[in-house]
Amino acid sequence: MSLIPVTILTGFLGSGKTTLLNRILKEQHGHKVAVIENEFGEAGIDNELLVQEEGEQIIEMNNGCICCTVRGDLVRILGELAARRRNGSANFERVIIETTGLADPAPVAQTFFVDEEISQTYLLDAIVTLVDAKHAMAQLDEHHEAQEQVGFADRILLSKTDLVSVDEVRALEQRLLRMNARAPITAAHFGQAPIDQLLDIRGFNLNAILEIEPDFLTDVDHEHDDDVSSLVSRAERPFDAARLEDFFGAILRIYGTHLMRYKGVIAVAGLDPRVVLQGVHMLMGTEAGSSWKEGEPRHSRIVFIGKQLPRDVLVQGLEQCLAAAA
Ligand SMILES: Nc1nc2c(ncn2[C@@H]2O[C@H](COP(=O)(O)OP(=O)(O)OP(=O)(O)O)[C@@H](O)[C@H]2O)c(=O)[nH]1
Repeated sequence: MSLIPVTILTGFLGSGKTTLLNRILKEQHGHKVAVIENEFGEAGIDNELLVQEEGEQIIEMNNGCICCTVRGDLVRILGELAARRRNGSANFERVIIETTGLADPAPVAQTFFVDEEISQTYLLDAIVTLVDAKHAMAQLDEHHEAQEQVGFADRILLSKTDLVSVDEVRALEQRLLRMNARAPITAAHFGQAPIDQLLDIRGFNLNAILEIEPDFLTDVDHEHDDDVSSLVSRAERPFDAARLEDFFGAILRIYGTHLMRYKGVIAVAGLDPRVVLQGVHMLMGTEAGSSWKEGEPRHSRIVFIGKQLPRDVLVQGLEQCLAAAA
């Protein structure tokens, strides 16, 4: 049996991985894809944001970062998927793994070479890295993980080029090229990139990696920023839209630099659809999500990931934004 190709989709927090994945899942390209989705923080939001067609496999891994604590889970899930494929209960031809924005892709890639069963079933096709044109310069300065994601990329896709000037894009491309001359760089506006540049590209070349990182297969240590943490806020009562807007306006002004990523699925009083809120530092957006189902509890969840998170301010502030009890 031929090996099952695997694409590792990586990129720093908020760089557009889920947006790209959604595009791949929606497009009629004839590829049957199983998705493994890893999120930082105990409450997965991305899973709610992904479109799921009938028969697609989307598996969530939320108990930690895929590159360290949940690597055992990854091996187990890949093993189970392969077994289900063999016995006909799952129908897919390839796997895409979306890592957390804080994952170092090296240990994830390593899994496909060091675990015997996995390496006999799967083939690491490529590491595709999203780079957020608006925030990448600062992220690359500050975060080792962002550098590793670029360094290991077989393809680099630039998101959010619409938010910066042509000169800024050029300067970023130069920097990325200096960090990784192997990976072609293309722009991907809201995940728009030709599918044949992403899948089946046989981009991952172990020999090339071993030249850059001779310890790739044996090195199990990798670093994380210790002061990055996550906070999940839950609410069972709907929010008041105006209060919530004022609150986010205020915390972004004061703590925007600390808030590396935040996203929420929110119930707002008087509104039928869920409100999906997303942001990276000062840049925040909201959009209408799916409608709540009849009788479904309208519970909200907001996840924050950041440095020195102002926990009390966030928890108490959000509490103040709830609509008055009916
Ligand atoms: N302006 C602009 N916004 C984009 C683009 N691509 C993605 N976004 C927005 O950026 C935000 C983050 O996108 P996601 O796809 O959720 O990013 P992600 O990498 O999956 O985020 P994490 O998994 O939390 O790390 C969303 O609000 C997207 O709509 C783009 O090309 N331009």
